[in-house]
Amino acid sequence: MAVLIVAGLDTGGGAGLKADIETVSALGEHPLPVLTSVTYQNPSEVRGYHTLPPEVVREQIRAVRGSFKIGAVKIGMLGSREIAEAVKQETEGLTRVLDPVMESSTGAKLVDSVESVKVLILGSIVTPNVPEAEALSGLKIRSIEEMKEAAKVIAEELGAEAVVIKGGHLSYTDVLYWKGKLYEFPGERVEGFTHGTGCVFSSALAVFLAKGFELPETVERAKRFVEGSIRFSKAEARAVNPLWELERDAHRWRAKGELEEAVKELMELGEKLNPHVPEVGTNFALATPFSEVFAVKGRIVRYGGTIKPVGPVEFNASDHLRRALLKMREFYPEVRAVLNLRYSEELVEKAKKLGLVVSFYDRREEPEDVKRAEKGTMEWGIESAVKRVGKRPDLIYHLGDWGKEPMVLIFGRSAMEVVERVRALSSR
Ligand SMILES: Nc1ncnc2c1ncn2[C@@H]1O[C@H](COP(=O)(O)OP(=O)(O)OP(=O)(O)O)[C@@H](O)[C@H]1O
Ligand SMILES: Cc1ncc(COP(=O)(O)O)c(N)n1
Repeated sequence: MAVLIVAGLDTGGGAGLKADIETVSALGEHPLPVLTSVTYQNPSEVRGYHTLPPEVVREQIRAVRGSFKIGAVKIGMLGSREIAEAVKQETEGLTRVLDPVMESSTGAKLVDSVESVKVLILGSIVTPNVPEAEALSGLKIRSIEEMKEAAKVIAEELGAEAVVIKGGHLSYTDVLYWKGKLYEFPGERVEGFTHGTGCVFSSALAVFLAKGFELPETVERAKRFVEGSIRFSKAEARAVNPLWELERDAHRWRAKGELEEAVKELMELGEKLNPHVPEVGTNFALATPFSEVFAVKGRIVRYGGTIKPVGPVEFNASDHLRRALLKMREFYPEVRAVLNLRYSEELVEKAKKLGLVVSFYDRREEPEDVKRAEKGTMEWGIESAVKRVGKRPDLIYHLGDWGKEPMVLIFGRSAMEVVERVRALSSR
């Protein structure tokens, strides 16, 4: 199924047509991109925009309307009244999702007037954010109740088929008014970049409608998709990541394979490694670029004169190493793997001789409140060891405390780098 996208180009690659294309593709449908305007923007500011002549927009839609099976159309930035009129005529008869883009999240105007957006409301599924819903309804919105009132007004007075008011500017709860009924979609704030959320939301809505879902289910699915695209956004882009699900799954698959290979390699060191395995066992953890962590279920234990993994490589199989790794990645995101061994003076000396950067933490220095919280010990320890050397440590040890076995953590930028370090450390 194809989804027609009528939108503007964001040169920063965060919102607009690029986010729409990625959303439609990521959700498995075919995007038909129609450009209305070129903006000059980055995630911090919109410097201006140029709208295309309405005939150019019209011809783009005409070129594809007859030759694809179009399940729905998503309409974003229109730019001008003339373009709005042309889009209205050329998309007649299609299921229309209208994101009534008026201003960017940075506060720059993206349309000549509210009236131009109103041209397309009749019969459309409209997805305003709170300020846009205020402009369309003439009401002030400070609560979910007021979102509901505004949604009703936009549907009844302007003739929208349905209205979804998005709560990104209020409480993260979205409201739908459809066929005389109101629905609430509760949400919680997700940490991450939010530039482009509105574009992704309306495109996802169009996709799920094209797939044949009923509106309430469509809104629920689109909302969850946006949440993922915020959670798995990347610092480099400073915007949502519509490819999150595909990337996350690919990274999981690769990380699992990488760690399985490395564990196999580690088993070759069996007899040499055996004396270095602590009472609690060794584990080996690897993080994906999204900081999801894989490890060996049940750990790697001493077995006769050699070693053996108890279970398979699994997601979230080691809380301890996961916390160590994630803390280290806050300082050095390039670090992806860690393995723990029994502490011995010889091991630490050997590491220094090999030129590894060695640091340590002393549990006796741990503040009382962190100690009492118990879960924070590892985080505190890694942070204090990192700060002690002032550069990226390859190995961190601690000498234990009452009831805690002394331990060595070996870090690396890949699982194989850790194996190589362990190989060097355990060779006689
Ligand atoms: N930080 C956040 N955490 C969770 N959900 C969010 C967050 N910000 C926005 N959302 C959700 O994202 C969707 C888009 O809402 P929002 O109100 O941000 O739209 P918008 O203002 O048009 O977006 P933008 O202008 O950034 O493109 C809604 O489902 C909203 O609830
Ligand atoms: C081309 C284009 N379309 C839409 C938006 C709105 O997105 P945001 O409100 O996140 O800036 C934008 N900034 N640019």
